[in-house]
Amino acid sequence: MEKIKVGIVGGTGYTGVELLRLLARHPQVQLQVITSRGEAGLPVADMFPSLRGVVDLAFSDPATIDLTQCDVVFFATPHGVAMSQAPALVAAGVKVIDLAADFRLQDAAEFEKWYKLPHSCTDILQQAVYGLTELYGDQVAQAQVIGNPGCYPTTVLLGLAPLLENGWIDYSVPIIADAKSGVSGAGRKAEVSTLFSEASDNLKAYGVAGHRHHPEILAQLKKLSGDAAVNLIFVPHLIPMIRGMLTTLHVKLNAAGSKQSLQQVYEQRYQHDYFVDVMPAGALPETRSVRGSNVLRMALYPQAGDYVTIVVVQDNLVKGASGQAVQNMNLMFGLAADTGLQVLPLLP
Ligand SMILES: NC(=O)C1=CN([C@@H]2O[C@H](COP(=O)(O)OP(=O)(O)OC[C@H]3O[C@@H](n4cnc5c(N)ncnc54)[C@H](OP(=O)(O)O)[C@@H]3O)[C@@H](O)[C@H]2O)C=CC1
Ligand SMILES: CC(=O)N[C@@H](CCC(=O)OP(=O)(O)O)C(=O)O
Repeated sequence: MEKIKVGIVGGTGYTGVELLRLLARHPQVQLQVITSRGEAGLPVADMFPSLRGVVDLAFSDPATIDLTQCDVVFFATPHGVAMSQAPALVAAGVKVIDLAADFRLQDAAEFEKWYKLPHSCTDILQQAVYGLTELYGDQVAQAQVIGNPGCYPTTVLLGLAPLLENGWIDYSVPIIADAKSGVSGAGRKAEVSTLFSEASDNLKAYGVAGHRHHPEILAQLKKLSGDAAVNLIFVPHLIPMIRGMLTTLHVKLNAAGSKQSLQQVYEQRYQHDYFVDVMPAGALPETRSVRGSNVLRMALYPQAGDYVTIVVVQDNLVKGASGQAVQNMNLMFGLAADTGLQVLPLLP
């Protein structure tokens, strides 16, 4: 097979350099273009010494580079960039994987409400596939445009999918998702809240009154539950570490759900999903057990009153972003999901 020619728009950000780390060693990939508006001409390895001797390209200016020379283009950019370039790429037969939210919410009005941007290519939005491969792998394999899921939604949706698919949740009680992210989740751009002196030795909730991942999660919960009247309380927190995300889910089971051996059901549901690990009963997932890898790990705890608690961990930059994007690319090009993604977690 000829190597896949890959372009990355937004190569200087955290998800961009994470894509480079994964793709530079991918056996079927040839890195073709890596863009930066401010660093055009600079060798990539001069900015990221971790890539010295591995990536020999220089950054290109995204305003002048021709991306149609690529087979697939990843957008590791802020919301709104991919949708401005997707029509030309799609017309040229190039596949597009957007790590931002341009192709995640099928409802363009909902997108505009949360992202304060009108959607500029609703026709492409309708064809785009939500790139959660464990749930939509067959559609991903046929897709030309992927909306790569948000990091928080990935933990919530994979944590709940077996219950949703079987109709075992009592939807009269809200699902509670209490989620914590490391500061790299906010990107490399300068922001006061992610300064060392603000974020270290501190723990805080944010977005409690409304976070843009709420509608993304809710839309998928409705789809997976067959349009049930789902209620969701989602509270994200900023935690003083660089990488990692831990989400604790509390769910009330209905009569059918409360009779199940959920441990067994979860293990069977994910037995063929290389990157989802259901830990044995009583285990405690830790973020450091997934750091740097594309694995999402979870454990279940039955609680009194027909509740179940599910604790999920992932690396926000890998399964929560760039690793998941590469997993999508693999399926889109007929490769095994784990191609180039075998990197093990870094511990301690
Ligand atoms: N960080 C995370 O854990 C996750 C991030 N995401 C999403 O992935 C996307 C990238 O995130 P992240 O890497 O953290 O962000 P960063 O802020 O670290 O990087 C953004 C990148 O986009 C480039 N860029 C900015 N504006 C433009 C533009 N108008 N045209 C072309 N390039 C542009 C910047 O490069 P330059 O200025 O050099 O051109 C930079 O390389 C975001 O949409 C984010 O929401 C999704 C899941 C998790
Ligand atoms: C810690 C932190 O700030 N996390 C980001 C979410 C991560 C992300 O980038 O998500 P999107 O791709 O949907 O923007 C936030 O809450 O805005």
